[in-house]
Amino acid sequence: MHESIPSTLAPENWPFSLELLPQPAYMVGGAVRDAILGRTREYLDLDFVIPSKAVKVARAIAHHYKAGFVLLDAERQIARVVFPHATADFAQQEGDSLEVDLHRRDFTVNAIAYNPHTQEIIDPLQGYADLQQGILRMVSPANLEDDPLRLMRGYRQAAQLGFTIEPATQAAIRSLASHISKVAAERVRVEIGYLLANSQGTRWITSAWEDGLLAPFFKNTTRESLIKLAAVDNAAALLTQNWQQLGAQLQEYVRDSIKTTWLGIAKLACLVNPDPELAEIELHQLTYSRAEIRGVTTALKLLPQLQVVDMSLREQYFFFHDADIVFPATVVLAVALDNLVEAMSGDKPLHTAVETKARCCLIWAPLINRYLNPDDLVAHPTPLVSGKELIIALDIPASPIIGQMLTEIGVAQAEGKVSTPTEAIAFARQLQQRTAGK
Ligand SMILES: Nc1ccn([C@@H]2O[C@H](COP(=O)(O)OP(=O)(O)OP(=O)(O)O)[C@@H](O)[C@H]2O)c(=O)n1
Ligand SMILES: [Mg+2]
Repeated sequence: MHESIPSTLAPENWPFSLELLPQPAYMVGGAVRDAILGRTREYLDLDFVIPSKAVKVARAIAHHYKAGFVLLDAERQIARVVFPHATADFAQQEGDSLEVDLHRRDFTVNAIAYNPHTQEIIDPLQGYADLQQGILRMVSPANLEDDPLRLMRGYRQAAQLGFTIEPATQAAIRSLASHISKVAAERVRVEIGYLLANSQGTRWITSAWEDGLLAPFFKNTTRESLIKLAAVDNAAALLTQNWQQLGAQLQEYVRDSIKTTWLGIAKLACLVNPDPELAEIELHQLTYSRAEIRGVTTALKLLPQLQVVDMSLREQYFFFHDADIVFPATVVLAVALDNLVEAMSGDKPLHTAVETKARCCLIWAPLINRYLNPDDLVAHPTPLVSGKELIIALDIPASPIIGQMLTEIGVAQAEGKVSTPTEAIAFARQLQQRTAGK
């Protein structure tokens, strides 16, 4: 018996009226699980199982609320209704009874149903008890094999829920690991994305790698790569302590429609092949977007420059130009790897947090401060003249030389040598004469 039905399951909190659901109909999956756990989410994601005519029901609800309607699978009768702050999926029951349907799911905690008409919890696999103990237990090895993405979902949900994977389940995952290659790369990428974004993710990515689930996608990942991941987490915490704004940027998404944060980009850079060209191939195969791939390869390419102390202003100018919005990911990676080199370099004791902080301030603080200051002319140049103005002032034809001159003016401005349009044009004239004199 279950003591109480959580109020978050109540139809009052749904985006549509219970009256529009036929009898019987069941709520299943993550929404039931999370409600029992008392987990709330900003964005509601509800799943319903209906014995028949699921698509028709979904269509009627969408029509009634003028909500979006997406037919997800005509054959299996699955449709989605998209509300402004929630989505609801309606699926035809699989098999002859709800119990059969629940037995086809991945983990027991995801196989609990709730009947909103009777307020009854239907739990044939004792998922409720596993929820209370924080355990992810497979329904059966055959179910994991049926949709091998479930192998990866186990680690992702363990991270998100703060659960452990029951030993026999983990053993089954390990023995089925090679099946992960059959899954569409895009679905795998989504799971990896959740793991990279989660604060507990590193521990579970490590388990997933140990159990053979990552090797098909990241051939170069080693034990050391995973130590680097943990170092990135620590570096991010350290940087956030000192520069809140930089920390916030690490949590931002690369692009709105993309699920990877800048911190995730730094972590991906630890998992991929360190050669940017080979990293690009790996990420492309996992269906990462161009923006994400560029983020990782830029961080990898620029990293060596951040390991040099005392960059000249000119070097800094070009560094910021190349890094652009990838700066936060690159710097967090540099801090992480620096700690790692220190930590792994033999008999010296590990740095204390205070020492690491001091080193961080010494080496990267000047660059971070420039990056965070919108008026800094090294990190954020504001052109004194345009190409067109140069063409007119110097009376020369358009050519790549103009671009080169603009760059040199930018560097001179960063170095404090020029600060007005007139000075910039005079400077360009000198450049012109110098090249003409050669
Ligand atoms: N590969 C999958 C995907 C989903 N499910 C079942 O379908 C439900 C809903 O799927 P989904 O919304 O993808 O996952 P949730 O468990 O709800 O988790 P979240 O929404 O947090 O991703 C799951 O709970 C599970 O019962 C499954 O068995 N196998
Ligand atoms: Mg869900």
